[in-house]
This record gives sequence, C-alpha cells and structure tokens, in this order.
Amino acid sequence: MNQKFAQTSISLIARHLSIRSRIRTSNNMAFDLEDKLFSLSANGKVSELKSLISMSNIKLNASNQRGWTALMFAARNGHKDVVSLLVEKGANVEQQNGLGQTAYDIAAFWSQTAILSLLKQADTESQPTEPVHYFTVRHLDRANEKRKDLQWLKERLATSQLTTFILAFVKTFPVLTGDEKNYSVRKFLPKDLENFVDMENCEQSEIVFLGMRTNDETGKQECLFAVDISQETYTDIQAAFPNENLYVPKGLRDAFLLDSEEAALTGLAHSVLDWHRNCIFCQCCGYRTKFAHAGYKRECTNEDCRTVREVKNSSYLRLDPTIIVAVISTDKSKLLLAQGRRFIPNMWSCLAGFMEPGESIEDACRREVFEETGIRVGRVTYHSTQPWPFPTQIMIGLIGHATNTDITVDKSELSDAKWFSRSEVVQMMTRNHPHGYFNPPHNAIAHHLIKAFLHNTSSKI
Ligand SMILES: NC(=O)c1ccc[n+]([C@@H]2O[C@H](COP(=O)([O-])OP(=O)(O)OC[C@H]3O[C@@H](n4cnc5c(N)ncnc54)[C@H](O)[C@@H]3O)[C@@H](O)[C@H]2O)c1
Ligand SMILES: [Mg+2]
Ligand SMILES: [Mg+2]
Ligand SMILES: [Mg+2]
Ligand SMILES: [Zn+2]
Repeated sequence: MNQKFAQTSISLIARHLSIRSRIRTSNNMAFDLEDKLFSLSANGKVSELKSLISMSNIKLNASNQRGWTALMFAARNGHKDVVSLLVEKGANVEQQNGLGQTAYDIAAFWSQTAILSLLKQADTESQPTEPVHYFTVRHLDRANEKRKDLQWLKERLATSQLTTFILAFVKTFPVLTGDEKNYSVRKFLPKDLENFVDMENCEQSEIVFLGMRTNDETGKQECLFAVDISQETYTDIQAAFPNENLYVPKGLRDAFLLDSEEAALTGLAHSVLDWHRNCIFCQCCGYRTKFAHAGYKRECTNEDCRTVREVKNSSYLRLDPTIIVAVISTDKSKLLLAQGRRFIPNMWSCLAGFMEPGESIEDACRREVFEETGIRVGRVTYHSTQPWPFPTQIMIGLIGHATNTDITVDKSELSDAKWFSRSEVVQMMTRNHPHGYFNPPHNAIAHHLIKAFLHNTSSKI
C-alpha cells in the first residue's frame, strides 16, 4: 500500500514540479535543474540522474520550499541506487526538512528498510559533524615528511613561481594589510623579502614551514612559511612597500576580524614562533638551542646534554590542555558564568582552567569549577575543542552538570560568578542585557558552549 501511495505522490510531485518549471523564465535555470534533480531522484531514474550530476554544477543539497532534498525524495520512495549515488556524490545525510526530518527519518516513517541500513552506514562514514571553531587549521597538508628535507625547503623558498608565500610576524604578531576594518594577512613572495631575510640559510633565519594547500582559484599547490622579524627589519619592509598600508596588531586578539582560514594559519604560526622566541636556551643545561625540522624542533647545541642523548620532550613544542565548561544547574534551567579578573568589564564567560598532571579531563573540570565557585560537578560530557593560540592552548569544551547551587567565588581568580536564567543568557548573547552584560564573541569556544545551553544543541545537555 505504501508503494502505491508513493507512486501517486511521485506523480503529484512530478506534476507540481513541471508546472512550476513551465511558469518560470529562463533566468531560473538553477531552479529548473533542481526540479529535475528532485524528480529524477523521486522516480528512481539513476542513470539520468548520473548524467545530470556530471553535466551540471548542480547543488546536491538544494531543497524545495518544504525543505525536501533529492536524497529525501529517493529515501521516501525506496530508491536504493539513487540514495547510494547521492551519498557517494556528497549529499548531506544529516540535512533536515521543514519538519526537522532527515532522509533517515523519512525512510523510517515509510518503512524503507533497505534505505535505512544504507543511510545508517553513510551517516557513520560521512564527514565529521563537530563544530569547527575559529583558529582551527583546515585544508592544510602539514607535510610532516618535508620538515627534514632541507633541500626541498630551500627550493621552495628559491622559487620565482607564485606558489610559495611567507607570512611575516613582528615579535610573533602578524603583518597585516588593509585598513582597521577590512584587513588580511600579508602573504609575501620570497622575492619580496629576499633583501630582508636570508632565504638560502632558512634554518639560521628560522623560517617555519607551515605546510601546503591547494589554491581554490588556480588549483595549484601553495607552500606556506612563516618568519619572525625584528621591528627594524619590519620598518625596512614597510619602506619597500610605500603604497601599502602594512601594520602589525598589538596582539592576536586585535586581529579577530581575520577570516577563519587566515586566523587559523596566523594562530598556528604565532604558537610556533612564540615557542622559538622563548626557548633560545636549553631548559636542561642552559646552552643555546638551535632551530630544526623546519621549526618543529629545537635542538640543544651541547652534545653532552640529556636532551640530545635521550629523547626529551623539551625539544618539541608543548601544548597546554585547558578545560572550559558550561556548567548547567540541576534543573537544567540555569547556566553558571563567571567574570575573570582580567576580563573586559561586563563580559561573562564559561569557567576555564589549565589541566594538571595525573588528571582526567573530567576531574580537571570538576576541580577547576569547585576551586573557582564551590560548585560540585557530577556528569561531564564532551562538546568540542578549540586550538587557542595564547600562546599554545587546546581548549577542551565540556558540558558539566552541577549537583549543588550555592556559589562561593574564589576572588583570587574571578571577580564574580553567577547562575543565569535562559532568558538572561539570551539578553547577553544578543547584547540586550539591561546591565550591559555580554558573552564572548563567536571566535571563542565559550560562545558555542553557551549557545549549546541555549538551544539544547548538544545531545549531552
Ligand atoms: N577560548 C575561550 O573561549 C576561552 C574562554 C576562557 C578562557 N580561555 C583560556 O583559558 C585559559 C585558562 O583559564 P584560566 O586562566 O581561568 O586558568 P586557571 O583557572 O587554571 O587559572 C590560571 C592560573 O593558573 C596558573 N597556571 C597553571 N597552569 C598554567 C599554564 N599552563 N599556563 C598559564 N598559567 C597556568 C597561573 O597561576 C594562572 O594565573 C585562559 O588563559 C584563557 O586564555 C579561553
Ligand atoms: Mg582556576
Ligand atoms: Mg580559571
Ligand atoms: Mg588552574
Ligand atoms: Zn641542553
């Protein structure tokens, strides 16, 4: 019976689609293609669908007014081949229609069991679904194996092709170009900097190899490097580019308007350069250290040093794991937020703290929350992580469930801590709070943990 109903509804859908198509003008080409995509998927026309996808630039996840996608139509009517094809070509299995149903939900409703197993498999194999936070480096091949290949690195830095770019930093802060409202990272060609940085002796110049990525426009592979320069060298570079507004922010936070990809590269380079700047002497024996592995190692120059004779972590850049947590009240109606002593006035954020040796992430979270507010946390669940280049933290975002309510603020770390109702949090997030209170911006994971509380987006809440 379902099948019969399906056939009837397919014809209705197809009729509806074709009527819509006819009343459109020629500049609605994209919509017409989408209609075709829907109707071929709904009718199980796999080979025609294949050629439509290969011949046009069609958006596979396009949806109609009710939020239905091609995948949903195919799932609704049990067309296995079409579902497989769409998933293989990148259809989003998690997309929801206007009623909040995914293709899987629709297949389940219409008892399309063969489709259910297909989508379940696709779901677990599909792209990662965790949020990607600001400062997370993506689309970069770090090409670890090239770090020891000095010859290859030198060739990349000697090329006259437009495929090598160097990001310059002044005392670890990036050289930007543009005005204060619209700026980007200045990517220098090797020849732009050849009078200022010794490219041939890239180890002595401490030029860090960041990795390779494909340029979306040219399709070419680009190599990215970063170098820290002195204030004097920077002044000379500025003079060599008199028509450009080059400038250096006072801190990374002053460059929070960078697009996410640039911010991530800048953050990565800042973390590495900051380490080089602070580790010029060996922490084991006090001798000088030297730059190695294209910036991913510092070796002690004392041959008898323990760091040379044994493997020692101090030769490599360390990360600081740091927990950050949205603590939710026992009745789930309130969120615990705090003002750090060094925060800008009126900003309320999640509790955070550095992990210590011998602690699980969950226990570090319970300890920090108790130390700072006297609140006991029971169940702790994972939300997501954010690289935080200040200078080299990895923020581990958590949801914590409180077991008591009375707050005792640790005044040495916080100026205040409070429970906030959902409506007050909405006022803060939308910057409409009567006392001018607000939450951190989207660049910070705290913002997303607070959002998770507001929208119950995390299944862990
Ligand atoms: N991305 C975000 O949304 C977000 C939000 C809040 C905090 N943070 C970051 O989390 C960090 C940790 O939070 P916190 O300051 O409340 O930590 P915390 O509560 O552990 O207290 C900080 C104190 O711990 C000590 N400490 C222990 N280990 C340290 C280490 N490895 N580095 C520096 N100090 C160390 C210092 O005395 C420092 O003053 C902050 O520095 C901040 O950069 C990020
Ligand atoms: Mg603390
Ligand atoms: Mg803290
Ligand atoms: Mg601490
Ligand atoms: Zn040493």
